[in-house]
Amino acid sequence: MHEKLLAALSTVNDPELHRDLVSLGMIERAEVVGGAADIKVNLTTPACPLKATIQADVTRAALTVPGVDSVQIEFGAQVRTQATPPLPGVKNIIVVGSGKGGVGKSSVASNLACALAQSGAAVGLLDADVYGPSIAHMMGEGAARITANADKKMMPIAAHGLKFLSMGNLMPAGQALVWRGPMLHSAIGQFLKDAAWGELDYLIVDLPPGTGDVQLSLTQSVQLTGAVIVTTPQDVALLDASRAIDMFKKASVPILGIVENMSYFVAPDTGLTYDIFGRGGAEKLSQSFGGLPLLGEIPLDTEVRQDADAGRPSVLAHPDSPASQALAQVARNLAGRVSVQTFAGSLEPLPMA
Ligand SMILES: Nc1ncnc2c1ncn2[C@@H]1O[C@H](COP(=O)(O)OP(=O)(O)OP(=O)(O)O)[C@@H](O)[C@H]1O
Repeated sequence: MHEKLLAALSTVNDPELHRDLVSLGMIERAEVVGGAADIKVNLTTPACPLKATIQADVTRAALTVPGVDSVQIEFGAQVRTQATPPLPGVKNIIVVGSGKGGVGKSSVASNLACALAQSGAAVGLLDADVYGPSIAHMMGEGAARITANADKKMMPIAAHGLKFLSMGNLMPAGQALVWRGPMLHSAIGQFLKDAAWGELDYLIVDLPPGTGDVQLSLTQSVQLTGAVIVTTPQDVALLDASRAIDMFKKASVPILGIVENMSYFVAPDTGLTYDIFGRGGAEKLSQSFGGLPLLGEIPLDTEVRQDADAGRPSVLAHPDSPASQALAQVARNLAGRVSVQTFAGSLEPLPMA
């Protein structure tokens, strides 16, 4: 019966990885007791965007086995990593970049990190925006100071279910950082390698805007899983975003997708939608690079700014608002793209039929 159930499950493909759940090692348990199938599926991310589809497909397949009349599915998750993890214990490093400043890159990075953590993933957030570190403030820990453990490793600060490190917790607030390229290179290296990150499914890195030393440093220091590009819809932002995409492509960093922030505004009094900066720019940008994934559109929403200022990202403070829902969907889409990316990088030949 177990074999028959496994055979049925081997007809179900992961909708994103396009390979069957059995050969992907996603079926941890497949038993039949009486007429009941008891199945445990380990998803490739707890934030799986297609969980409902997989659930329906597994149920349908199990019910084709003679003698099975009910199906119970338990879901777990095991985030995959490339053949060699980017850092010991850290499965995926995702950089969040933008061409222009002020497009909401740090807001998107902090909300994505919180949404992934909320889904059950182990998440770190590194503020590599060394010239304008805002993550400490956005995470409500502006006054915290970074300490070292017994091994002289920096201890990331715990907040909102994740761990983060920001230059904002090293320097007194409001003080400017006057560093040259080599110093930045070593600072970023230390934040990555001399910190006690522990076991992480995703390390989200908030980059400074543009295409400068920090971005180059990072692409040279570790094997990044990929980059997320945040842009607003207007032409000047898109021009700069395409420069950022070009830089990552030249450094062989895969583009996991584009997020269009401040896409539109819904007036709370009238319900009318205004495309303040235009709309659909990210779509045009995606097409100009031959069809990059679009991870989502985030509306302009006063609460996103207020929550950031209050130190509690919107996906936690106002999870039901349209902006938070859009951000949570971007996090799921991103987690799906990361699974595809790490899987593509670790593809072994399919067994012969
Ligand atoms: N969708 C949004 N709706 C309303 N306000 C937003 C939204 N996204 C970001 N903001 C606000 O816009 C401002 C700039 O955002 P943020 O600091 O995240 O941008 P950034 O691209 O990281 O900037 P920098 O280039 O300075 O690092 C912040 O006050 C933030 O709260």
